[in-house]
Amino acid sequence: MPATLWDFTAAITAGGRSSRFGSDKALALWRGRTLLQHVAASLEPCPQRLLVAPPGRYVLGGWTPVEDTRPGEGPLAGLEAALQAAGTGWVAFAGVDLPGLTRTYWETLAAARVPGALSVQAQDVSGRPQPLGALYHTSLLPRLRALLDSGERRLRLAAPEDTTVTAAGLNPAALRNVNTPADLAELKL
Ligand SMILES: Nc1nc2c(ncn2[C@@H]2O[C@H](COP(=O)(O)OP(=O)(O)OP(=O)(O)O)[C@@H](O)[C@H]2O)c(=O)[nH]1
Ligand SMILES: [Mg+2]
Repeated sequence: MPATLWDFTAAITAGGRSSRFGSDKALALWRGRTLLQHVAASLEPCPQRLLVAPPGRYVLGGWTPVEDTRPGEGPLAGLEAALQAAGTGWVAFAGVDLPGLTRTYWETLAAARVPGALSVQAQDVSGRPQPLGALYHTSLLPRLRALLDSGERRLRLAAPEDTTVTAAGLNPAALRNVNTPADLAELKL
Protein backbone atom coordinates (compact mmCIF):
# COMPACT_ATOMS: atom_id res chain seq x y z
CA MET A 1 0.00 0.00 0.00
CA PRO A 2 1.58 3.34 -0.99
CA ALA A 3 2.56 5.64 1.89
CA THR A 4 0.69 8.51 0.23
CA LEU A 5 -2.56 6.93 1.42
CA TRP A 6 -1.71 8.07 4.96
CA ASP A 7 -2.81 11.59 4.10
CA PHE A 8 -5.31 11.84 6.94
CA THR A 9 -5.25 13.01 10.55
CA ALA A 10 -5.58 10.46 13.34
CA ALA A 11 -7.92 11.16 16.25
CA ILE A 12 -8.57 8.93 19.23
CA THR A 13 -11.55 9.88 21.32
CA ALA A 14 -10.82 9.04 24.94
CA GLY A 15 -13.15 11.08 27.08
CA GLY A 16 -15.46 8.29 28.16
CA ARG A 17 -16.36 7.13 31.65
CA SER A 18 -15.85 3.36 31.19
CA SER A 19 -18.84 2.85 33.45
CA ARG A 20 -19.53 -0.64 32.08
CA PHE A 21 -15.87 -1.60 32.37
CA GLY A 22 -15.58 -0.40 35.98
CA SER A 23 -12.12 1.16 35.59
CA ASP A 24 -10.48 3.19 32.80
CA LYS A 25 -10.63 0.78 29.86
CA ALA A 26 -8.10 2.82 27.86
CA LEU A 27 -5.48 1.67 30.37
CA ALA A 28 -6.56 -1.99 30.48
CA LEU A 29 -3.85 -4.39 29.32
CA TRP A 30 -4.01 -6.75 26.35
CA ARG A 31 -0.96 -8.55 24.93
CA GLY A 32 1.35 -6.44 27.12
CA ARG A 33 0.08 -3.06 26.00
CA THR A 34 -2.82 -0.85 26.98
CA LEU A 35 -5.87 -0.72 24.73
CA LEU A 36 -5.02 2.92 24.05
CA GLN A 37 -1.52 1.92 22.87
CA HIS A 38 -2.95 -0.71 20.51
CA VAL A 39 -5.28 1.81 18.89
CA ALA A 40 -2.49 4.40 18.70
CA ALA A 41 -0.15 1.89 17.01
CA SER A 42 -2.69 1.30 14.24
CA LEU A 43 -2.57 5.02 13.41
CA GLU A 44 1.14 5.72 13.94
CA PRO A 45 1.88 6.48 10.24
CA CYS A 46 -0.49 9.48 10.29
CA PRO A 47 1.38 12.78 10.02
CA GLN A 48 -0.88 14.49 12.59
CA ARG A 49 -2.18 12.58 15.61
CA LEU A 50 -4.75 13.95 18.07
CA LEU A 51 -5.89 12.57 21.40
CA VAL A 52 -9.24 13.98 22.52
CA ALA A 53 -9.38 13.52 26.28
CA PRO A 54 -9.70 15.42 29.54
CA PRO A 55 -6.48 17.43 30.12
CA GLY A 56 -3.75 15.35 31.77
CA ARG A 57 -5.64 12.07 31.76
CA TYR A 58 -3.21 10.32 29.38
CA VAL A 59 0.37 10.74 28.20
CA LEU A 60 0.84 9.37 24.70
CA GLY A 61 4.10 10.26 22.96
CA GLY A 62 3.70 11.83 19.53
CA TRP A 63 0.03 12.58 20.09
CA THR A 64 -1.28 16.14 20.50
CA PRO A 65 -3.73 16.58 23.37
CA VAL A 66 -7.08 18.07 22.36
CA GLU A 67 -9.72 19.10 24.86
CA ASP A 68 -13.34 18.16 24.44
CA THR A 69 -15.52 21.00 23.16
CA ARG A 70 -18.40 19.49 25.18
CA PRO A 71 -16.84 17.34 27.92
CA GLY A 72 -18.71 14.19 28.83
CA GLU A 73 -21.18 14.54 25.96
CA GLY A 74 -20.06 11.37 24.20
CA PRO A 75 -18.14 10.36 21.07
CA LEU A 76 -20.17 12.60 18.72
CA ALA A 77 -18.85 15.57 20.71
CA GLY A 78 -15.38 13.97 20.63
CA LEU A 79 -15.64 13.93 16.83
CA GLU A 80 -16.56 17.61 16.82
CA ALA A 81 -13.44 18.41 18.84
CA ALA A 82 -11.31 16.23 16.55
CA LEU A 83 -12.55 17.75 13.29
CA GLN A 84 -12.19 21.26 14.73
CA ALA A 85 -8.57 20.59 15.71
CA ALA A 86 -7.66 18.76 12.50
CA GLY A 87 -7.86 21.65 10.05
CA THR A 88 -8.98 20.56 6.58
CA GLY A 89 -9.17 17.05 5.19
CA TRP A 90 -9.86 13.52 6.34
CA VAL A 91 -9.79 12.30 9.93
CA ALA A 92 -9.50 8.69 11.11
CA PHE A 93 -11.67 8.56 14.20
CA ALA A 94 -11.08 5.74 16.68
CA GLY A 95 -12.23 4.75 20.14
CA VAL A 96 -9.92 3.49 22.85
CA ASP A 97 -11.97 0.31 23.02
CA LEU A 98 -11.19 -1.05 19.54
CA PRO A 99 -7.79 -2.67 20.20
CA GLY A 100 -8.01 -4.93 17.11
CA LEU A 101 -7.67 -1.97 14.71
CA THR A 102 -4.68 -2.33 12.37
CA ARG A 103 -2.84 -0.27 9.78
CA THR A 104 -4.36 -2.49 7.09
CA TYR A 105 -7.82 -1.64 8.40
CA TRP A 106 -7.20 2.11 7.99
CA GLU A 107 -5.50 1.64 4.60
CA THR A 108 -8.58 -0.24 3.38
CA LEU A 109 -10.91 2.56 4.52
CA ALA A 110 -8.64 5.21 3.01
CA ALA A 111 -8.57 3.37 -0.32
CA ALA A 112 -12.40 3.28 -0.35
CA ARG A 113 -12.72 7.08 -0.41
CA VAL A 114 -14.50 8.44 -3.51
CA PRO A 115 -15.17 12.01 -4.65
CA GLY A 116 -18.14 13.46 -2.78
CA ALA A 117 -17.87 11.05 0.15
CA LEU A 118 -17.76 12.57 3.64
CA SER A 119 -17.38 9.35 5.64
CA VAL A 120 -16.03 5.85 5.08
CA GLN A 121 -17.21 3.17 7.49
CA ALA A 122 -16.53 -0.55 7.75
CA GLN A 123 -19.44 -2.92 7.41
CA ASP A 124 -19.59 -5.24 10.40
CA VAL A 125 -20.64 -8.91 10.33
CA SER A 126 -24.30 -7.94 10.62
CA GLY A 127 -23.97 -5.56 7.66
CA ARG A 128 -24.17 -2.35 9.66
CA PRO A 129 -21.72 0.51 9.07
CA GLN A 130 -19.46 1.15 12.05
CA PRO A 131 -19.27 4.84 12.98
CA LEU A 132 -16.44 4.38 15.51
CA GLY A 133 -13.26 3.33 13.71
CA ALA A 134 -14.24 5.32 10.63
CA LEU A 135 -13.07 8.16 8.38
CA TYR A 136 -14.78 11.55 8.47
CA HIS A 137 -14.17 14.66 6.41
CA THR A 138 -13.72 17.97 8.23
CA SER A 139 -16.44 19.56 6.07
CA LEU A 140 -18.92 17.69 8.33
CA LEU A 141 -18.12 20.11 11.14
CA PRO A 142 -21.07 22.54 10.66
CA ARG A 143 -23.46 19.56 10.56
CA LEU A 144 -21.97 18.12 13.75
CA ARG A 145 -22.27 21.44 15.55
CA ALA A 146 -25.93 21.72 14.52
CA LEU A 147 -26.68 18.13 15.59
CA LEU A 148 -25.03 18.61 18.98
CA ASP A 149 -26.68 22.00 19.51
CA SER A 150 -30.06 20.35 18.88
CA GLY A 151 -29.36 17.73 21.55
CA GLU A 152 -28.42 14.84 19.24
CA ARG A 153 -25.75 12.46 20.63
CA ARG A 154 -25.87 9.45 18.29
CA LEU A 155 -22.52 9.00 16.53
CA ARG A 156 -24.14 7.09 13.67
CA LEU A 157 -25.83 10.31 12.55
CA ALA A 158 -22.53 12.16 12.16
CA ALA A 159 -22.53 11.81 8.37
CA PRO A 160 -25.55 11.74 6.03
CA GLU A 161 -26.21 8.25 4.65
CA ASP A 162 -25.91 9.36 1.03
CA THR A 163 -22.38 10.63 1.59
CA THR A 164 -21.21 7.58 3.54
CA VAL A 165 -19.23 4.85 1.80
CA THR A 166 -19.35 1.44 3.45
CA ALA A 167 -16.36 -0.83 3.04
CA ALA A 168 -17.05 -4.55 3.13
CA GLY A 169 -14.72 -7.47 3.72
CA LEU A 170 -12.68 -6.07 6.57
CA ASN A 171 -11.39 -8.50 9.17
CA PRO A 172 -14.13 -8.69 11.85
CA ALA A 173 -11.39 -9.01 14.49
CA ALA A 174 -10.49 -5.38 13.81
CA LEU A 175 -13.82 -4.24 15.21
CA ARG A 176 -13.89 -6.16 18.47
CA ASN A 177 -15.24 -3.68 20.98
CA VAL A 178 -14.31 -3.73 24.67
CA ASN A 179 -17.09 -2.38 26.86
CA THR A 180 -16.96 -4.81 29.79
CA PRO A 181 -14.31 -6.92 31.55
CA ALA A 182 -15.98 -9.94 29.89
CA ASP A 183 -15.30 -8.43 26.45
CA LEU A 184 -11.62 -8.13 27.35
CA ALA A 185 -11.50 -11.69 28.70
CA GLU A 186 -12.95 -12.92 25.38
CA LEU A 187 -10.24 -11.06 23.49
CA LYS A 188 -7.65 -12.99 25.47
CA LEU A 189 -9.04 -16.41 24.43
N1 LIG B 1 -13.81 12.77 23.77
C1 LIG B 1 -14.80 12.03 24.30
N2 LIG B 1 -14.79 10.70 24.09
C2 LIG B 1 -15.78 9.96 24.64
C3 LIG B 1 -16.80 10.54 25.42
N3 LIG B 1 -17.63 9.55 25.83
C4 LIG B 1 -17.15 8.41 25.34
N4 LIG B 1 -16.01 8.64 24.62
C5 LIG B 1 -15.16 7.67 23.93
O1 LIG B 1 -15.90 7.01 22.94
C6 LIG B 1 -15.46 5.68 22.79
C7 LIG B 1 -16.62 4.72 22.91
O2 LIG B 1 -17.44 5.10 24.01
P1 LIG B 1 -18.13 4.12 25.03
O3 LIG B 1 -17.89 2.69 24.76
O4 LIG B 1 -19.53 4.60 25.16
O5 LIG B 1 -17.20 4.47 26.27
P2 LIG B 1 -17.50 5.01 27.69
O6 LIG B 1 -18.46 6.11 27.75
O7 LIG B 1 -16.14 5.23 28.22
O8 LIG B 1 -18.08 3.71 28.42
P3 LIG B 1 -19.46 3.49 29.18
O9 LIG B 1 -19.45 4.46 30.32
O10 LIG B 1 -19.38 2.07 29.59
O11 LIG B 1 -20.52 3.79 28.15
C8 LIG B 1 -14.38 5.48 23.84
O12 LIG B 1 -13.15 5.66 23.21
C9 LIG B 1 -14.67 6.57 24.86
O13 LIG B 1 -13.51 7.02 25.56
C10 LIG B 1 -16.76 11.97 25.62
O14 LIG B 1 -17.61 12.56 26.28
N5 LIG B 1 -15.73 12.65 25.04
MG1 LIG C 1 -20.61 5.59 26.55
